[in-house]
Amino acid sequence: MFFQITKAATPLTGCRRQLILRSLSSSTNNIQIEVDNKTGFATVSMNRPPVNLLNLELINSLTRSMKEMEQNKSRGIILTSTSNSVFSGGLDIKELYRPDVQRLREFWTAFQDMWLAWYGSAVPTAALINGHSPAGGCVLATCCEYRVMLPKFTIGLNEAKFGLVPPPVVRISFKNVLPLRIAELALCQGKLFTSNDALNIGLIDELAKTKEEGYEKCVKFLQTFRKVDPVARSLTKQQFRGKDLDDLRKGKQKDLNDFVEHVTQDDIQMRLGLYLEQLHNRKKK
Ligand SMILES: CCCCCCCCCCC/C=C/C(=O)SCCNC(=O)CCNC(=O)[C@H](O)C(C)(C)COP(=O)(O)OP(=O)(O)OC[C@H]1O[C@@H](n2cnc3c(N)ncnc32)[C@H](O)[C@@H]1OP(=O)(O)O
Repeated sequence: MFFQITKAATPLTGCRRQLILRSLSSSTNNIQIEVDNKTGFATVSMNRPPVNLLNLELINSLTRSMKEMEQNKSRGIILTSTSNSVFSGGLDIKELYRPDVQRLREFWTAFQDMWLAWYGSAVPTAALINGHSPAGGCVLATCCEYRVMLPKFTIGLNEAKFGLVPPPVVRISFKNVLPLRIAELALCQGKLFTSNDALNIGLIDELAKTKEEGYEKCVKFLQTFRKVDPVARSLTKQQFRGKDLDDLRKGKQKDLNDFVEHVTQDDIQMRLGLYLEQLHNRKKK
């Protein structure tokens, strides 16, 4: 993939000059990448209005971005969104509802690959959660090594609320962050936590009042690795996450088959249809 590189001031950091890397090969421009030329850290912003739903194209862009930044020997990545109120609304349920099975298989394979890329990334990662982050949004945030969140938003895995069983790839990164009992209860309840509650249980690491403050906190976290050998750092991380990654790599085909079988059941299709309708009608009441 090719990048166009221009210098510009960024809304994230006021007048600090950054390299803006814009993906040219993505016709949808659903990801924006900025590299801070002072720190060398890249900010990856999801940019799929209105609520950054993870469809096949956005998922593929996220995977590609990570691979390219690893190849470019990026020193750290901050994942955020261009929205003022949503980090990511999670999976685009339209991908799951009345699906073309071929595309559904492609979609879930892409989601598995994105998870492998972000959870297993060699580069240090921080999530700047600048808005709501349900389900797939929470998965992305928990793939990162550190989370800073703005107040008065929600985060969590709410799948159980609309009748979906969170598959292993959705559970693992959540379990990696939280004590097992809290993770189990939260998943069974389909619970979304407020920013404050998320801080109290350890789902996020810090709160920030503004996006700028959140950015600085993410930078501070990434800078803790400045004096650490990057290879030693990355191999140590692999020692913690390697088994989870291997389990998915080995079980990818079964996980895909289970997912497709589950999602295409009549009962699940009915629930997904109802949930979409509920989301669509939410504001009319
Ligand atoms: C053992 C075998 C296991 C197999 C298991 C298989 C099961 C697979 C399960 C995989 C895991 C699933 C993960 C997911 O991510 S599912 C998605 C979960 N997401 C949500 O529940 C979030 C729902 N959305 C919201 O709460 C709000 O939209 C949000 C807070 C994110 C933003 O609110 P806001 O007011 O800013 O925006 P709107 O609500 O007006 O939304 C804008 C439009 O987008 C539509 N919308 C929102 N979310 C979704 C979605 N997830 N999918 C599709 N469409 C969505 C919404 O209806 C609005 O559109 P319209 O204006 O056209 O109505």
